[in-house]
Amino acid sequence: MNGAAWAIDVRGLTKRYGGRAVVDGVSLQVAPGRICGFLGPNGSGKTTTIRMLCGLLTPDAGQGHCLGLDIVREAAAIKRQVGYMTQRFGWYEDLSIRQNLDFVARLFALPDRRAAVDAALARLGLVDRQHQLAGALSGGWKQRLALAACLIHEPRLLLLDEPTAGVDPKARRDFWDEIHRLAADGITVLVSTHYMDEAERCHELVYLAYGQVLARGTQASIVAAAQLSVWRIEGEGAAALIAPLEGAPGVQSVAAFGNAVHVAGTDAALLAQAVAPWQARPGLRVQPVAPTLEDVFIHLIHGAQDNFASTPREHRP
Ligand SMILES: Nc1ncnc2c1ncn2[C@@H]1O[C@H](COP(=O)(O)OP(=O)(O)OP(=O)(O)O)[C@@H](O)[C@H]1O
Repeated sequence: MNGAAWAIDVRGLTKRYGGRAVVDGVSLQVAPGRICGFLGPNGSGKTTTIRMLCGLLTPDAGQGHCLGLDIVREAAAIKRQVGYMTQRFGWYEDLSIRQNLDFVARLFALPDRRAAVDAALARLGLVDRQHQLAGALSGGWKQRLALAACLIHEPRLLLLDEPTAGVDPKARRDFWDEIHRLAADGITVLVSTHYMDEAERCHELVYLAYGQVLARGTQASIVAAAQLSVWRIEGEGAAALIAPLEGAPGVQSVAAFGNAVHVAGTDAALLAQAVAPWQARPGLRVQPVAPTLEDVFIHLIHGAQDNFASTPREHRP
């Protein structure tokens, strides 16, 4: 696929603040109509990357295209074709849904504002509520209004920064159904999230930590590439095993999952030895399980923390 055929095609994106690279050589390719999940711990550089993609921030290094447009030289044109939903959507609380959307349509200087607002209201199921004040809406409806505002100028690429944070599960599910309808219409979506169930609804994923891409691909390919073995220890007192297991040979991460702990490592034989002492313990069930995406991400961030900690301070990103 050549550069123009990708909806997003950027290489080596880097952004530094105070001498620290908060985004450090990020490359990203997303094909049209795909939903790409953008994951990583707080502060890993997702928002900064998104802002470079839509022309709001100029990278210190790196280059590329969004929708075939150069992210530095054609930033203004990109802004007109991209819908960017920020973590804090700035609607006017004392204006109605319709008035808010009309305001956004004015910002984009759309020729037929009424038609654009009507279309956005219909698309997001907001027609019946169009005269409600934005400030009186629940979280789920506010987020729908935010998505409607992003869509008003009919963008071909949506950059959604944690669009469902703090929204209840039913509203999140409805939101994701809409995301899939948009993708089916050919709109490309890059969406950052901390929710694993949402990651699983993406066509492909990019996992960022310390400003660097640690994994990318489909859910299945990321899980397979990690070559991770996982044991689940379940039962009364399982959580107390975290401390003794951490640091045992072969154990690279230990994480609590309800009444169980997941113990993970890439050396299957060593890991089996590490959990063996607990197998005969009454009340505990110790068994190997298939690694989930969450296991892999926990493993990746543990590895990244270790690398980061072992890097001399002056060389840290
Ligand atoms: N304008 C700025 N000046 C200085 N540092 C900044 C600026 N913007 C972001 N940073 C820092 O860059 C790092 C990456 O921030 P960013 O918001 O991109 O992370 P994120 O992955 O989106 O995090 P979250 O999941 O919490 O939204 C953080 O350490 C942040 O404090």
